[in-house]
Amino acid sequence: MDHFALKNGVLHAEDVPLTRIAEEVGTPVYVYSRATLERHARVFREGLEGVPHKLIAFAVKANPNLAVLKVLQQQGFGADVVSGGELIRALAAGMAPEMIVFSGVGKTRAELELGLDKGIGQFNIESREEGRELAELAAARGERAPACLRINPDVDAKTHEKISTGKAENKFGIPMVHAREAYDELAALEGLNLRGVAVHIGSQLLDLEPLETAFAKVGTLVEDLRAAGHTITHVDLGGGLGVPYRAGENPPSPAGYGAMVARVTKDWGVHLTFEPGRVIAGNAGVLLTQVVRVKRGGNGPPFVIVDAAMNDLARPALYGAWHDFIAVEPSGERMTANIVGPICETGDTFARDRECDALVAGDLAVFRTGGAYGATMASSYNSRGFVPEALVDGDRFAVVADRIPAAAIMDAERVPDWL
Ligand SMILES: Cc1ncc(COP(=O)(O)O)c(C=O)c1O
Ligand SMILES: N[C@@H](CCCC[NH3+])C(=O)O
Repeated sequence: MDHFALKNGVLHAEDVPLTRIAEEVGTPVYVYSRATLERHARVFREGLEGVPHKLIAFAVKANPNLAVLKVLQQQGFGADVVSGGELIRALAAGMAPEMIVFSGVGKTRAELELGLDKGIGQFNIESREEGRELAELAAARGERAPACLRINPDVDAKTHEKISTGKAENKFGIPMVHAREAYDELAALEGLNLRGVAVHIGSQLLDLEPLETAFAKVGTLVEDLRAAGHTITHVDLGGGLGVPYRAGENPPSPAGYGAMVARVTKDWGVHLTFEPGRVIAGNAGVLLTQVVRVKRGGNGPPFVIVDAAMNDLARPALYGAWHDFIAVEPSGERMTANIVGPICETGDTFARDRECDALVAGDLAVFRTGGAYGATMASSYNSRGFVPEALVDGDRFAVVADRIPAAAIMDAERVPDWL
């Protein structure tokens, strides 16, 4: 459930009509609901009530906006970060360093150093090479870096291939068959406090079964490692829970997920970390856009050309993803349309042959489920500048990221005097 609904014929975010945000901020603009973020945080937390010792670390990559992070920090969430930039953001939003987990397959030396400088709670090591480097850096400071070893369980998450991370051929983690050997080596290093394992098999999972299979493999590994004399106190189960992007999609509920986790992990006796991203932020945001014009006379249905484009919301172009598209002031009439942005490539298509609310030039509409992997994946392609973001709270809203116009981006460029 989210807090975007029609009231008196106008789509509102909580108590704010989206017409007001369009008027005051312009379009396109991402609009987030604080109440939805808080609700999702609460439902996720409550789903895990059967798990005694845990950290819920929001996957910052899903939505790194400082105001969004602040809302989640206030809900008791930590952060899962994958770059120095995300680490700095999580700290700036007030997240405690001990509640920050650093994931990612290609952390640079500088990023490992930054994590050590800030005293973060856990590094998820993705290779022996990374483990050795981190150990060396920490030992040079007379420290032991708290770490888990990310394993690759070779499980098909049954999601889009570009966001599947737990198959043997994916770049992530240490193959299960080498996990024991890698763990033995890294646990013996002076600069590491290797205390457990981590796993994350992919994103937008619509089925619990692959997660349960992966977790069961982790459970077996934990037993093996303990039998070999290792002390395992922490396991990181990653994120990945899907959200409904369209009618008929039925992702597992956080309660169902939590019950499965509690059952599978009940004898592990470890502290668990969770890294949810999309399930918290996805349906807490929409991309508000205005129809530039409706172009007719082609071979197929009319083109509804909107002022948002693939640079603002990349998911349809990148993954062929579906985002519901609805009018802010629906007339009740329907149409079938190709919904496109203004960018000069055919990939800039949000939907083909889509049955949607009838729209004419000047109308406002939203792409739903834009709160995760939306603004964060924006670019300035076609020199369109960066899309702004607004956060609604009851009957008020604030711009939480300014529009960065193309001219401001150009200000950061230099033409050398030898040209
Ligand atoms: C290591 C890691 N943790 C957490 C996440 C968050 O995933 P999601 O947004 O699907 O919950 C991702 C992205 O898939 C990830 O790579
Ligand atoms: N960017 C992807 C999700 C990537 C998850 C990364 N761990 C999407 O929009 O679906």
